[in-house]
Amino acid sequence: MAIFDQMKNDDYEQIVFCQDKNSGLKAIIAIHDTTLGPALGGTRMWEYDSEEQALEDALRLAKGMTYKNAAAGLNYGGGKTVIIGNPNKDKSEEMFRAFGRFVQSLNGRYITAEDVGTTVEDMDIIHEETDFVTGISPAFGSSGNPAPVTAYGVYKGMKAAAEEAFGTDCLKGKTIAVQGVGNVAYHLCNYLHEEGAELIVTDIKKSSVERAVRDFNAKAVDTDEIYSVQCDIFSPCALGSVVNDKTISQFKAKVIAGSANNQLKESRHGDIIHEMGIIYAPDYVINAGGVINVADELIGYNRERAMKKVESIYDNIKKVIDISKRDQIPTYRAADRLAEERIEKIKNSRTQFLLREKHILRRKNL
Ligand SMILES: NC(=O)c1ccc[n+]([C@@H]2O[C@H](COP(=O)([O-])OP(=O)(O)OC[C@H]3O[C@@H](n4cnc5c(N)ncnc54)[C@H](O)[C@@H]3O)[C@@H](O)[C@H]2O)c1
Ligand SMILES: CC(C)C[C@H](N)C(=O)O
Repeated sequence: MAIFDQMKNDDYEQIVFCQDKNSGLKAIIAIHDTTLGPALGGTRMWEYDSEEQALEDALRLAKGMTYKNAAAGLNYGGGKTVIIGNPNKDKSEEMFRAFGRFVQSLNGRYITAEDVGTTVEDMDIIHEETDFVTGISPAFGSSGNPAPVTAYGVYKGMKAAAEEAFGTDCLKGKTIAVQGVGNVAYHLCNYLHEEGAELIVTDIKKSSVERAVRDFNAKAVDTDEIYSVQCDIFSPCALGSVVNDKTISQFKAKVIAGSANNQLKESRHGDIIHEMGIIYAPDYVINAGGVINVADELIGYNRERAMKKVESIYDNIKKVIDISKRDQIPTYRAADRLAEERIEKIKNSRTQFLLREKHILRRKNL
């Protein structure tokens, strides 16, 4: 595989392949862009079919974090890690400590947190080896699990998208199909149920489905049925690429708004759903609650401040919809424009040479 060509295409800065024989760690840290600040993005643990697939996921997710952080107004760049392995059976203390040492070796260029397959407990172990980790236990004065906060942001963003599609942001009586009822979606379903929405859910994990049926009176459907159910809103909250050639023709929803990263398989799928009149809340704008929350931890965590910032996801989705209407472009392009313009402005303002404290010239007493 022509890795450098791939890096050049989307302008990635760095890829770090991490191997530790003793613990079995195989991880890929991808750093996409650090114009706005150090790369901040979670660690996913997943049993990939191939190493190529793992790399592709790390790259896509890292780029997504660049855009997510930029669009959310955070002063962080984008990066992400994937650990290759089954989170239900391959985890160990020594594996996460080994990974923590690799994170530390980047000296702050990359800061990690939770993603699919990793937990607060895993972050606490990583923290034994590095300070460049967030989403650790509240006992350390930190923010803990970002998922409930992500859910709150998705709920707010969904309301903003609903306002555009239905003329009201009230979700009472709306039917919402939720794909994947894991960490984020469980909390999302709670908000939706409280507001009086009807829920249809699916998950590959039977116990998660049963929990949603029990707690929120949700109707359960098979995993491949979720795309075609009669509903007002489709909420993808599992993995990526679910808006694709196979699924698009099945959609009945007027809104797509969920927590999953990289929901569009290819950008052309964003064009197609736009032409179909579906209001798509761009994934990295609507699911920024978690990263906003862990970013707050880096300045001394204040939950009230973090939640206030997360509420602004409502306005951010509105802003993206306004740009989309003004410029006659799909919402995913409007979101990209928002993020890219901010990064470009900062990039262009960083042109002059600065002598930093530890710069090599200091050695010559200049
Ligand atoms: N956790 C966060 O704070 C956060 C923040 C931003 C974005 N996200 C994204 O949101 C999504 C969900 O994250 P999470 O933390 O809730 O993860 P999670 O692992 O707790 O939940 C994902 C759920 O999806 C299910 N699932 C996987 N494949 C499926 C399929 N084909 N059909 C149906 N269900 C399937 C899993 O069994 C699991 O229950 C991910 O894409 C993640 O990257 C999470
Ligand atoms: C920093 C983390 C909270 C990142 C989160 N997993 C996301 O995709 O946004």
